[in-house]
Amino acid sequence: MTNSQKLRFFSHLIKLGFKEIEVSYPAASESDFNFVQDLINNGDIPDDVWIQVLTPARSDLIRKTFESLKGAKHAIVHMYNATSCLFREVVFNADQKETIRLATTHTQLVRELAEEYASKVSKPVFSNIAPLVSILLASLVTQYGTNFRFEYSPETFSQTEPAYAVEVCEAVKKAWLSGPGSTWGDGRKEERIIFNLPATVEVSTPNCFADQVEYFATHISEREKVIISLHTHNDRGCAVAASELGILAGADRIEGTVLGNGERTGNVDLVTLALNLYSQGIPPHLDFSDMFSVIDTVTECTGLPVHPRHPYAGELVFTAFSGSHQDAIKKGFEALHKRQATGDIHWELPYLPIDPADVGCTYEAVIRVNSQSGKGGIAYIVKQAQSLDLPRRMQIAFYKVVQSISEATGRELSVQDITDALRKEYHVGGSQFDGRIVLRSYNLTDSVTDGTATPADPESGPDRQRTLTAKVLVDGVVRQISGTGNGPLSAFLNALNSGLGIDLAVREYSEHAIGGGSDVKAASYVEVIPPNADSKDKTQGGFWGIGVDPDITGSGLRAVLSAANNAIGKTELKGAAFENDEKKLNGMQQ
Ligand SMILES: CC(=O)SCCNC(=O)CCNC(=O)[C@H](O)C(C)(C)COP(=O)(O)OP(=O)(O)OC[C@H]1O[C@@H](n2cnc3c(N)ncnc32)[C@H](O)[C@@H]1OP(=O)(O)O
Ligand SMILES: CC(C)C(=O)C(=O)O
Repeated sequence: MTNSQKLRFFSHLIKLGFKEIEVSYPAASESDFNFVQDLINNGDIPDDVWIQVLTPARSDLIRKTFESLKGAKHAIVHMYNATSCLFREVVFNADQKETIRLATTHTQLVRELAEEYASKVSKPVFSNIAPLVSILLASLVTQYGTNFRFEYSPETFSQTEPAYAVEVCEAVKKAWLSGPGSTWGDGRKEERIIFNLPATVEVSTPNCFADQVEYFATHISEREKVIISLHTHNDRGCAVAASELGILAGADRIEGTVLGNGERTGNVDLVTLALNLYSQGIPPHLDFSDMFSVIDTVTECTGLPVHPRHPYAGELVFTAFSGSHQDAIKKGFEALHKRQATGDIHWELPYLPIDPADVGCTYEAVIRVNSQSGKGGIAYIVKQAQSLDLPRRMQIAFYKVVQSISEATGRELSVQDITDALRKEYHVGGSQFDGRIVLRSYNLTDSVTDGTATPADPESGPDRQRTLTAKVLVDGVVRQISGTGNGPLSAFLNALNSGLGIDLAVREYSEHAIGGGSDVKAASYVEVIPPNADSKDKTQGGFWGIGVDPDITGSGLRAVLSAANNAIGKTELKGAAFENDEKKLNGMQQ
């Protein structure tokens, strides 16, 4: 990363709420060194944030590291040396004692430098110098006034003999806490020594790592003076589990990266850790409510993409393709909305561990349709996109339509594909989707009262009989048809039968409002059956239709016509041809 990318990343980490941020390995290069100095000198570090810097146990590099911290308010100096048998033998050619000596002598150096850089009073070294020079030097030292904390990592901890890892850290603690003039370790929280226990390479199951952490936590002396930190890598893909079990085993702190970048398979992902807590109702005190900005920052700074299935952040992680998942999610949302109406806002929804909205996602991607999707998911999309709440049996009918398209095309269907399929199938949503018969206008009048009623007709009543005259386009030709019934739907069915020879009866009808206020519309759903079909045996094929209209009667009539269009298919329609002369029909209701 360039220094400006690092600054962008750092600022984003601050925004997310991190309070301890390892910013650099200052001794590695001038640019790493300068980055730390720039942060300090440009006032980019909030007062409540501790920057952390990494150094190996080498005196030249430790000195350089301290220099980079000149002027910092709070700094954690993080020193490491590997302690495992393999590294002792192969990399350092050192036995156990020499490895301890490497750690302790450099810890002493860190302590001395920390005391020097933290100093707020002139030191005895200046007493032999001329007073003016002494004051000048004293003010140079005084101006740092840095609060230091010390972190020590027995690198390769998880491959180190557990008792030996404790032995190394005991020696380091002693060197840190009991040096001459040491003011550290008086029990104040910010001065506790941090022992950071790395799974430098993840080599075991998470429970094994947790056992090692537990051993360390229960064997290190003066536990109250120690913060136990974890630093897990993901070589076996278990860094999250290892960190979580490590915390349960007694650790206090975790080091990781945002979205899990780092050497090889990366460091543990802090987004996953934080949101795992969040999903259990535990506030992580990190703000991931705008996950897209996190992804943008990480990908633009590192040049590395985020996997579509990355926990909580990937583009597919709140998406269900499978039918049974979609059905459960649809039902879950319905139950949630009912609960929310009673003031119960807790999140509990099948297949969605957290509310996608909490990380800045919309619900649009929650359900996506392919050939394995079912009626519930498709109905969910129809409701989301078109505010149409299809009745259950109609969902099944439309599902078959969508599935055949999906199988024929062999691809995922978009919301637009499904919207178009519904419009085409049920002749709604514009003249381009019209069926063979189109309702142009109608006129409804009360006529004879004979006391009969058709239960399937919503506007029927025991004392009403209606006459409906409608102007319809049939295969492009204007026709006028007329019929009677105890409600508008039965009158219309009667007109279709007498005028065009389409003999159908209503088996199921439902309706609901769309929108509210002056824009409110009615949506009606009708299933019609031919006269020979058993109206009670609902497995016998009916034909469904949808009607949407500002007027409830209009929506019902349109739904009947939509269903009738499906029922007639390409059958030739009977009845006398009517004049194709609209002027003669001017008297009718438009
Ligand atoms: C586990 C981790 O991931 S820790 C983070 C590691 N990150 C980095 O290494 C990035 C920054 N590192 C660098 O820029 C360089 O390695 C530097 C500047 C630190 C050192 O560079 P060089 O002096 O050229 O040494 P180089 O890296 O080749 O070799 C490392 C030397 O340090 C020794 N060493 C390695 N780690 C440590 C350590 N933690 N403490 C003390 N000595 C160490 C090695 O044994 C080796 O010594 P040798 O030359 O006597 O054999
Ligand atoms: C320096 C240590 C903590 C490290 O990076 C590791 O062991 O992975």
